[in-house]
Amino acid sequence: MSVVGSCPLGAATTLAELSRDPHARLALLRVREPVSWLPELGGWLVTRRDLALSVMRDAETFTVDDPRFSTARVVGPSMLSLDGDTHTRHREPFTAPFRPRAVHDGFAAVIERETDRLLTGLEATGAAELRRAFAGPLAVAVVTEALGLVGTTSDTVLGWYDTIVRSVSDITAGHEAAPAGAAAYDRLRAAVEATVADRDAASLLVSAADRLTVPEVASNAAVLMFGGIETTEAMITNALLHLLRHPDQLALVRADFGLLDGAIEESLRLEPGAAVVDRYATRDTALGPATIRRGDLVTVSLTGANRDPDVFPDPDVFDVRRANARLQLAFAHGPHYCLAAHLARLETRIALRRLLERLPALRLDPDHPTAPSGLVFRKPTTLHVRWAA
Ligand code: HEM
Repeated sequence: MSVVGSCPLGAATTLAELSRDPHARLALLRVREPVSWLPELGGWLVTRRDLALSVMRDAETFTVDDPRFSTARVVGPSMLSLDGDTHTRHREPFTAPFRPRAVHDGFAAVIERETDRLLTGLEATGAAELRRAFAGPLAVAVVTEALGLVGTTSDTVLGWYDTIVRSVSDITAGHEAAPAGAAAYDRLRAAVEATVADRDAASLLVSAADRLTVPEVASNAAVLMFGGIETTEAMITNALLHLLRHPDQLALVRADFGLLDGAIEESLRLEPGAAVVDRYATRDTALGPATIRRGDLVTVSLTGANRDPDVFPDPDVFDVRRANARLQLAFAHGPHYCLAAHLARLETRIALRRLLERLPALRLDPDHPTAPSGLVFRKPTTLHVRWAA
């Protein structure tokens, strides 16, 4: 039987549906075809949590290191696109500032200051679109701080980021990338060179340059930018949306801010900001019921794995007291586990707590209904809210 014949549900699954509202379809796939060939994707989609873990743990069989990987085509090889010893060599020099203690000491004050600055600008207005006016600018400011590039501001970093993202998206869609992407990347590389040359700069890029070449540092700096902006904006926006849609759960959190971490994990579980991660099979292999061929694209649905009822009873329910919510896989698993998961958690915790404390009677704006969407990066396009000014 052909692959398509053995995966009728996968054959009937469209990327438009997965992008709009994927949960019912992912649940059906998980039961009937947990590793399913999706012709529209041109690859396998893995929706069961145990199988998702098997793929992400086994980088020898399921690698990121493949010429089809679009980010690497714009910014060159980095930790995100390498495996094995080379991956370790690229990742190791960047790990120290992202350990839990170092994150707290190095970033808490900056996040608090930036959160307060943004909220002070909003407070009197009584209404705002929080994705663009709060979550996005905060994410950019924190990544800018993390990179510590000499002579750059948040606005500069955002400009590069937007342009490079457009290039990566063009390549993903099969088009030629516009030259602006390469030009923006050249400017980022020049800023990395200037930072590394300034031995007094308090930047993790300086110490990374002891172990990596300058072009390698630049590629990884770009990946930190990618990792830190889109996904963190999504993490903050999705968590706010979940809380505002569930006033009973929000009341629990307001009564005991110790439950805020549970709310954040639950939101990551239900709508991971990065919904999928891609791998490429290095050999023929069996995965659950499927026979994977060497070279096949294997896409892990973190969203699917995160609602696996074998691990999360009543998986569609947003429950800030769920005991095992931290088993969610929004930050992936295995060698590519998100480098900055602690930072993203701290950032979201401070942002949400300050927002809930400073904007009284915060609620969704009924004139602007919204919901998360997106195939790879999932979040609401806008998050309009009101409060008592
Ligand atoms: C300050 C914020 C963040 C930074 C600087 C950051 C940075 C990174 C970096 C450098 C990697 C590559 C690690 C490697 O390949 O060895 C990575 C991986 C990853 N990050 Fe983050 N990240 C951030 C926030 C987030 C958030 C909020 C999410 C999801 C909600 C997320 C999800 C992921 C995932 C799923 C991967 C794995 C990609 C893969 O396996 O292919 N990250 N991150």
